[in-house]
Amino acid sequence: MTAVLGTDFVATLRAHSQRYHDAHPFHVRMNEGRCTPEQLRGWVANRFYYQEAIPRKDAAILSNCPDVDVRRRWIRRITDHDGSVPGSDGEPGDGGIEAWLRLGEAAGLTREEILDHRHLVPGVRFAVDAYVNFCRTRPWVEAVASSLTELFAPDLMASRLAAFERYYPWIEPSGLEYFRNRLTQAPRDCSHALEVVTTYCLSAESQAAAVDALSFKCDVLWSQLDAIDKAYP
Ligand SMILES: O=C(O)c1cc(C(=O)O)c2c(n1)C(=O)C(=O)c1cc(C(=O)O)[nH]c1-2
Repeated sequence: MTAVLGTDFVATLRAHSQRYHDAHPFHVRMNEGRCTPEQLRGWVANRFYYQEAIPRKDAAILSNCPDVDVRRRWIRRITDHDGSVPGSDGEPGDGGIEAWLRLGEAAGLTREEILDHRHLVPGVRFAVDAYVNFCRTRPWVEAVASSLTELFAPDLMASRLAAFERYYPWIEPSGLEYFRNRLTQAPRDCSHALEVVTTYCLSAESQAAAVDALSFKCDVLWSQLDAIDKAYP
């Protein structure tokens, strides 16, 4: 376990921005407009496996979490991705998974080829499965800490949106709704996650475990892109 060495806990978590996947060469090329249509489609199809896994890992966190106040707020993440229950305020089609499928269609993929995982490469499957497994099997506060990469996501979403509009006009702009939604969802989600972690992680050991969980998650995101980068040279 990595020691937090007396530095401020939140600052140590935030410093993980240095290891965030915005700096991965694949993302750098994407945001500089240097990805081919095939590379972008490969990324969209593979990232769908991550999108599908997010509500499942959030359900694992809920099942391990004894704090009703945390559960009441955390559950929102599941409907954000899965869509609303029919007959409630929203529609089943209004979730992130559906929005990602629409992104895929806007980029020229069919729903079938995204849903049946024919493009999924082993390294992405391994990385995503490792994240779900981590959240199922580790203490729930560590699983919450592992979601804190979202602290760094809004900047990346904003530059990705600008890059897609500017460099990839062949992707229909309506397909970019997923990223627009995350601009508000990610800050809301990560401020809750940060509140949970700072409330529950009061000992040096628990803080070190939270930092390690965030490190692990940075590796998950980076490994996904390594695998995608290799598959679509
Ligand atoms: O496209 C991205 O770069 C990116 C990164 C991350 C992240 O930092 O984990 C998430 C998302 N997107 C995302 O869309 C999303 O819903 C999400 C949920 C979580 C999480 O760990 O709970 N991370 C992310």
